[in-house]
Amino acid sequence: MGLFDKLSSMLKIKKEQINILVVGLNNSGKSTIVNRFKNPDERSNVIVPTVGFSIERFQTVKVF
Ligand SMILES: Nc1nc2c(ncn2[C@@H]2O[C@H](COP(=O)(O)OP(=O)(O)OP(=O)(O)O)[C@@H](O)[C@H]2O)c(=O)[nH]1
Ligand SMILES: [Mg+2]
Repeated sequence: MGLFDKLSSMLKIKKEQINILVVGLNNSGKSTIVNRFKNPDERSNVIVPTVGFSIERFQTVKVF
């Protein structure tokens, strides 16, 4: 069971699509963790500082 499966099970939500807001201090690793949730073939090799905000839509993989 992946992280999102566990989260949705804990929150008792069964959705095909969920929206997650990631907030944090500059340089705290937000883009890195979001990138890690993507399928390996969709991941960026280089993470650069995000200007403004970023909206991404992707399918998740089991990461833990
Ligand atoms: N040591 C360590 N470095 C990390 C970790 N996660 C990310 N980094 C590094 O921290 C730096 C910033 O990561 P980002 O993912 O760009 O952080 P961010 O929160 O998106 O930054 P902004 O877009 O500027 O707000 C990068 O050099 C990453 O390689 C971690 O778990 N451990
Ligand atoms: Mg970022």
